[in-house]
Amino acid sequence: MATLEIDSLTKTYGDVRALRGTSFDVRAGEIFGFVGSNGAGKTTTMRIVLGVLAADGGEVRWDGRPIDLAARRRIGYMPEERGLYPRMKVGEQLVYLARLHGLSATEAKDAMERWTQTLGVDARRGDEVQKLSLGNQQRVQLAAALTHDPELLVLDEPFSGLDPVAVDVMSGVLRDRADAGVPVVFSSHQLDLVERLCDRVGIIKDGAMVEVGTIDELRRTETERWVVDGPPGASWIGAVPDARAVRLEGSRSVVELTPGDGTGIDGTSGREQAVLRAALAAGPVHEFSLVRPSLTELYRDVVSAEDAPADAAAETVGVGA
Ligand SMILES: Nc1ncnc2c1ncn2[C@@H]1O[C@H](COP(=O)(O)OP(=O)(O)OP(=O)(O)O)[C@@H](O)[C@H]1O
Repeated sequence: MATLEIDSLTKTYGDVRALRGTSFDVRAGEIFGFVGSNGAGKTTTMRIVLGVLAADGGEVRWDGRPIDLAARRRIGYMPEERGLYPRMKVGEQLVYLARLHGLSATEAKDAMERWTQTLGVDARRGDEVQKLSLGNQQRVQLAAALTHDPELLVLDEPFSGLDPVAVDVMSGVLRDRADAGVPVVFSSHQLDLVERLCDRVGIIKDGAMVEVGTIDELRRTETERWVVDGPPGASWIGAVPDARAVRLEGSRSVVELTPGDGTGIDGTSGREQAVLRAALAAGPVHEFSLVRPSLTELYRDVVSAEDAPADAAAETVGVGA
């Protein structure tokens, strides 16, 4: 299986600069979460990958070569605006779409049966799509993206509006496809889900990728903070070099280390040992742990960061990019 490379895409709609040099890659066997505010450029990027929209500049490569029509036919795509015929029956529609991707009549019927069953909509095969709930329509939409056994999955907000069981079913299918070697990229605003499911995450802001990496790699770009449950911090933190108290609540203190050189195991700098020693010198310590911000917290920090000049943002290189 191959890698999808998105290289320096630019796109302008009238005077709106939707993409300003967006770059990232999605590797074989990984689930890549594509996140960013409304209007940041996710759908535009995905449409360019699919070829339904042309970029002004930059390139999309598949398996090291500029992506062509043949490669695009092997993509499983779930568009944001969805793409099912409302009056066509679920089963007939899935067979029809699979045949458009080149499957024989028998292969298309087998794939339709397998995927409607896996996605829990087999009982609805004879119903018109418009008679299904939105969540079930979405399951059918995912089935449509999967019937031709795609080599790459590109899904625009596949989880929006799904109930928790449907989220689990969808997550399981994506993990299974990724485990089979398929690169999977999806956009979402459900950051807890992205954190749980994705191997790597890219955060796009104003048309430029500002962070790319595993959640742990994104955490390493953050200032290091430690929780100490022990002697009240006011009595000892001031004596530790490069440390400042960000919260003091009785026995619990949160200590921030000013950014320093390099990181050690777990992405820590090793300078935390000085914090621990100072705390122990002041009294018994019951807990000493690294604060691990959630993706939601990391995202808020990135997205609300002071706006750098546009060109500087476009040049930002994320961890692991
Ligand atoms: N057809 C269009 N004509 C004009 N402007 C457009 C068009 N499509 C998108 N845009 C603009 O391009 C920018 C990027 O939009 P895009 O839909 O790619 O964002 P997004 O990250 O997918 O947002 P959302 O999370 O809301 O779906 C926005 O400013 C949007 O208004």
